[in-house]
Amino acid sequence: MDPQRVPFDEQAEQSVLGVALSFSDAIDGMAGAPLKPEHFFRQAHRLIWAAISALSAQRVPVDVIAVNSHLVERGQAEAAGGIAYLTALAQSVPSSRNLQRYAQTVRDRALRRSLVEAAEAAQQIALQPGDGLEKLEEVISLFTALQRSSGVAREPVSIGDALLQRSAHWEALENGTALPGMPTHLPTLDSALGGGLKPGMVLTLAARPSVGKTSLALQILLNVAADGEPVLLFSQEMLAGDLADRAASNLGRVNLGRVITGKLADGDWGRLSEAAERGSRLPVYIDDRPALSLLELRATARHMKQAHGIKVVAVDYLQLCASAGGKESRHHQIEAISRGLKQLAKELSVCVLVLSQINRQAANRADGEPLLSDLKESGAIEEDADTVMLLHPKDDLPDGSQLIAAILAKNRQGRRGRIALAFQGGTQQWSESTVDLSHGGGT
Ligand SMILES: Nc1ncnc2c1ncn2[C@@H]1O[C@H](COP(=O)(O)OP(=O)(O)OP(=O)(O)O)[C@@H](O)[C@H]1O
Repeated sequence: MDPQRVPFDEQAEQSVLGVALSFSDAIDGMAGAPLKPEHFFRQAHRLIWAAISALSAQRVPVDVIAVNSHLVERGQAEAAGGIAYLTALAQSVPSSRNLQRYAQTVRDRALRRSLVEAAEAAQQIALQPGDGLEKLEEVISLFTALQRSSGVAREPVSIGDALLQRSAHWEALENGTALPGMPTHLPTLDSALGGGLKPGMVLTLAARPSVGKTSLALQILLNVAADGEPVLLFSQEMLAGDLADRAASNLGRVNLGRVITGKLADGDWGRLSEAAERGSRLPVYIDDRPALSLLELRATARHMKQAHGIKVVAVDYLQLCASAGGKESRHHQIEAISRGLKQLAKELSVCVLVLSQINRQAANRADGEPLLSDLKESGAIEEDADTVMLLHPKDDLPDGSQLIAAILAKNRQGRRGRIALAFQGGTQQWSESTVDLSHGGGT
């Protein structure tokens, strides 16, 4: 670091020490945000602050004499500037009034020095040979660690504080000024999820191909976005244009086949334009690059969180994610991606909707119903998810839609069970059906 330009405030450091030396009780008020010796820039100041902290921890009244004796005993008196310097510090401040402000300045300059050091380390990392995305992750970890150590990131909270914060939240729920979650607008699902999608939650939607995972996820995303919450869809399988066709079909209730072929019927065109107009205002973002790695997913999601405040990230679908390694088994790769998505949900405080394939073996069972153990390629998918919903197609319903059993095989926040959904493939609409599936009804 260029010594001429080091972020450092000599006067603030001296004033903190001066207050502590002349007004012994004042430093008790700093218990909530204590200063550490390394927050000071000058070595002498670090030694003096370490002595003050040690005495105050032993409940010994802090003053010039006590601090000097402590330093002399450890052979540090000269390096700390001697008794003359301690006396000058003690006489330099008329009152303890501005202690918090001085301390804040000392902490701020320490953080800025650490930032400069981290930036220099980041430059070194970037200059070494190797994969750019891996370097980016390394640099991000460096700054995340700094954020954590500076106290800017989340610290452990006491249960008392958590309860206090929740009381305000309960009140807001009671007054109707907050919602318990982001509603999917499938009421039974929302109630099973305790109000809808929530930050930090991983909801896995699993089914055999073509059952409608993408279509259901897209409807949920459109509904969340229509309520004003930005969402991001990683579509590794379908292009953004194809998803736009499906979104328009869903929003305008226009037959998807006719949208795709352009053979629109009377009345379609008006509904389609209105759907396009409405859809274009929704905060829905699509990343349709194929075979993204976890690193790429994470980097994009972080950027989208910062730039657009996204609240839901959907990944369609897990088994299409590329792995960075290549040498480990597919099982381990899927496990790493699944773990990474769970971390992402917590780190960015977003709900992650993971679409997943399931094994063929379910089809060999008498009822054909999928089980949690059918999640393809890894048990980690089941472990990392807060909720796993397995979609299983049943009969055709009289209105031409298909009955789909949405089996809540795992549900951390609520009851497990089945929800009867009706899927109208023509217009990509999902709704709840009145068919009773609770005893395995439907076929
Ligand atoms: N014009 C249409 N009329 C009726 N149904 C349609 C029409 N177009 C598409 N579908 C149905 O919509 C569903 C779309 O499934 P979707 O792609 O969402 O499934 P998926 O579970 O995501 O499958 P995959 O894993 O293969 O992506 C399919 O069942 C398809 O048959």
